[in-house]
Amino acid sequence: MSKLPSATSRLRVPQPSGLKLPGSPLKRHGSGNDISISSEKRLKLSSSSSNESEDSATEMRPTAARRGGRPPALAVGKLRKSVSMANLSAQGLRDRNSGRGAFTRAGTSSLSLTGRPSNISASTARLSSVGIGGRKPGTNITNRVNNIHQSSVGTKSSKPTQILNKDNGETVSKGKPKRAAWDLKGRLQDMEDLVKNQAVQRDELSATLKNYNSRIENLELEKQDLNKNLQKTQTLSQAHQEEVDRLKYNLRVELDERSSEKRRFESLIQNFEFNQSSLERQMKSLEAELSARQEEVSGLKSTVSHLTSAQAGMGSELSTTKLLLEDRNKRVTELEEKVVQQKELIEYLETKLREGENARRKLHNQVLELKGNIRVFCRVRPLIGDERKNNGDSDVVHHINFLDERTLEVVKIGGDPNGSTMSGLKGRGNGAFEFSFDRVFSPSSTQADVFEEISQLPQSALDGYNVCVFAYGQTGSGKTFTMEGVPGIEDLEGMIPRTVKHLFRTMKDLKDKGWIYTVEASFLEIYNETIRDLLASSKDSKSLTYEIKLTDSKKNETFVSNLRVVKVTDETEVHHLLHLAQQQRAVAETKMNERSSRSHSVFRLKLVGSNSITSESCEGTLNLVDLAGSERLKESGSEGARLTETQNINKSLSNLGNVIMALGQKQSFIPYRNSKLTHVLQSSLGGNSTTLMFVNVSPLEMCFNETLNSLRFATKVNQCHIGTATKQVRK
Ligand SMILES: Nc1ncnc2c1ncn2[C@@H]1O[C@H](COP(=O)(O)OP(=O)(O)OP(=O)(O)O)[C@@H](O)[C@H]1O
Repeated sequence: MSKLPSATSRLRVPQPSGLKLPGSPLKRHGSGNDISISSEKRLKLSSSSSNESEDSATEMRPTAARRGGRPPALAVGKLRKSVSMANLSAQGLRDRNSGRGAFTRAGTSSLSLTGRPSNISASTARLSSVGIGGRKPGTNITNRVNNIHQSSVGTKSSKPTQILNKDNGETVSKGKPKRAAWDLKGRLQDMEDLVKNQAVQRDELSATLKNYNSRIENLELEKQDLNKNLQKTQTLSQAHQEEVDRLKYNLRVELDERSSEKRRFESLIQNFEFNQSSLERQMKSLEAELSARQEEVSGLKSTVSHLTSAQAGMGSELSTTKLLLEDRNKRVTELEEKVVQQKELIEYLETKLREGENARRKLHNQVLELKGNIRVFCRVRPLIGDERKNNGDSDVVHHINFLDERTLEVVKIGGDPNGSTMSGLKGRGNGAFEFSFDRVFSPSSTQADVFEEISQLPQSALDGYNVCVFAYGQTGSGKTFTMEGVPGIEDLEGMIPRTVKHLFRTMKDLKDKGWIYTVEASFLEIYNETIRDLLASSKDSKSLTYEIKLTDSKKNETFVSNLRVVKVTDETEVHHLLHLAQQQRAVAETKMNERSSRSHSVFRLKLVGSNSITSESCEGTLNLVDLAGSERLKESGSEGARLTETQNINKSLSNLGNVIMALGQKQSFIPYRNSKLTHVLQSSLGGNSTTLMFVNVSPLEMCFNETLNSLRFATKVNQCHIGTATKQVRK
């Protein structure tokens, strides 16, 4: 039995990469790959022990696997290989250093490298530091193993080789003289040596195993540490990964922001570039302008020099002008004083004008009063159409003579030469009858001529008087023509449109004198003693009833209930109302006139004025009345419903005459209520009003009797003095 030298042997072996050997008896020293084996753990190797080692390692594997898997077994396997290689290396080195003879000594341990039995005398194998240090640095361990192998092969014949006798199980040493069969003692001695040797080997191997186990434990611990570290590292790595993800996300967001910002900046840059180009263009144009200005300036400079020289001349002119200005200033001051004086004069004159206006009003109404507060105008209409043809195309009305502006004569051709019996009025005895009125209009008189005579009446209404204009006469005598005329033809416009036009024109003039008016219009019709509103809608006119009521019994003023009263501000609005009323008027045919109006129509304008300068106020009413035809029943030939119409018309007209007579005779009782007509006009007839009656006369000789009747009625009216008109002042 041979042992490794007690001195510490150093084997330089390449350490398997990644293998760490903490606490292992095989320790690294310095930076080299030396493995030291303590003297107590001298390794005695033989071919059998080699096999045992492999078996041990094989046995260890499951254990290691049980403990922690492959790494320990692998480590052990590698370690074993390393140790084997270390021994081989040691052997190789020794071969080199001490020659092969050293291995030939008998009774030493054997070393199995390749599984081929090989006796290597290891008892004296000493791995000295000198031996190791003697090798050339950088020599490959494989080379050294090869050397050993070669040495082993090369010495095969000369070295004692221990082989097992298969027949008897003895180990025989090759090269060693074989004991004789009889040398039982010697052979026993060999056997004992062998047994001892194997016991030592077993002990060493168990020590080695123990060692390996402790190393494995250490490795396990180290592995646990490594696992912990690995977990920590994984956790750290995960955290880092999350951090990386977060940073990536932030980076993406940042990139997005940067890209949008980049786009924004790009668009800004584009804008700037555009602005820059436009500014450049502007600059160029400005430069051009500048150069033009510079040229202008140079021109101006020369002008300035001219002007400077001219200034000197103007200086003297200026002094002259200053003198003139002073003179003018004096004149201006004088003129300003004059203006003040003139203003005062204007104010004085305006005051005088207002006083004059008031005086004019008073005088105007005094004139009307002197003329009588009821006046009658007679108008004879011209022959029209066939009437003229039948008259031999002559306009001459043979039975009517116009003696002067106020007198006419009607003659009954072929009548009683003592005609005085016919009328009882100024009969001349030759069938001629003379009538005098305030004015007589012949057939040639125009609408304008007629209006001129009544134009003072609207002024009276504006001054606060009640004015009433009637048109009386038989059917077809020209009443409607006189009152309304032909709408739309200015020359043929009647008294109503002309009065309205005149009213609004006068109101405009009066505005300068402080008068402001409100005008309210209404239009009613009395047909068969029933009142109809000509401005009401057809629905209202059917459902509503119209009654005449007193507003103030002391004033004798009346109003019609439910009657539509429309505020008007200009003549157009009035014309619109007139048109509306015209459409609604009851028109029926009679024998006398193809378009015969069988009703009385009353168009009323209420005028309320106030003067902001004089604080005066007044309220006047203008009634324009188109009466129904006054023909007698016998003449009209009416029957049935038309007969009733004619009876009602005659009744109301005769009552109108009665009222006027009663007023003229200053009777205590005035029969206003005997007919709707006089009742409606109650406040516009009598002492508080100015009344004008047109008596319209037909030029037809066949209408002689009706003409005579109309003229007689008008004469009666004209003879009435129904009181003195008084102005209505609003309180
Ligand atoms: N001054 C005149 N100049 C020309 N034509 C006139 C004149 N007066 C009346 N006429 C014409 O005579 C006709 C009858 O006149 P108008 O209708 O005015 O009579 P009236 O008295 O109103 O009849 P009624 O009582 O039926 O309403 C109409 O065609 C009208 O145009």
